[in-house]
Amino acid sequence: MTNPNQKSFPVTWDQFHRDSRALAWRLAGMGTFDAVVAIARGGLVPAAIVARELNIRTVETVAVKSYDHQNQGGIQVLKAISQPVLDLARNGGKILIVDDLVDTGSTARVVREMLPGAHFATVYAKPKGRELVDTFITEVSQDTWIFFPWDLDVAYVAPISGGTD
Ligand SMILES: O=P(O)(O)OC[C@H]1O[C@H](OP(=O)(O)OP(=O)(O)O)[C@H](O)[C@@H]1O
Ligand SMILES: Nc1nc2[nH]cnc2c(=O)[nH]1
Ligand SMILES: [Mg+2]
Repeated sequence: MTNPNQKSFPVTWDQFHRDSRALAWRLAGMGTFDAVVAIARGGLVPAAIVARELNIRTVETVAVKSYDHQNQGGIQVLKAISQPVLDLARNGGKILIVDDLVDTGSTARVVREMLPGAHFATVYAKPKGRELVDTFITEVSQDTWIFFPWDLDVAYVAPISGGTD
């Protein structure tokens, strides 16, 4: 999941809520969206917050899974976008795709192909994937691992001085 050479960027629930709201504020100036498509699972939380702020009632999901590198480095679609939402997009509806972050951009690339005209938004972005995102809030370096609040627990941490108490 992570390695010791990576920097760590832990995000609390408070911070994630604030950053997701900041994303909603930025998107609010871009017109009305007819539907939001959350990229499960990480995109579910920011999509719910953005949908609430922007009063988007049609909320859809898409689920993709990265293959192991030895297995072609491709992406498997576990749950496709529903036909009514694809039809909405085809008929000129404005679709917002939301994910928690873009890293290498491989997830974003695949989902963008499903909805070519959609607006793609993430809360966080790393340089390799940044160009694939239309709107994001915070950029972190490529060698940073973002820890989301749903993956964290409150735990003891050793003092900076290195002692044990
Ligand atoms: O830009 P990429 O290199 O494709 O990485 C970004 C994707 O990786 C994470 O999802 P992950 O596949 O780990 O699944 P999860 O959302 O279920 O945690 C994250 O939520 C993004 O969807
Ligand atoms: N939690 C988490 N998942 C990721 N998937 C790809 N990059 C990241 C990251 O920095 N943090
Ligand atoms: Mg994800």
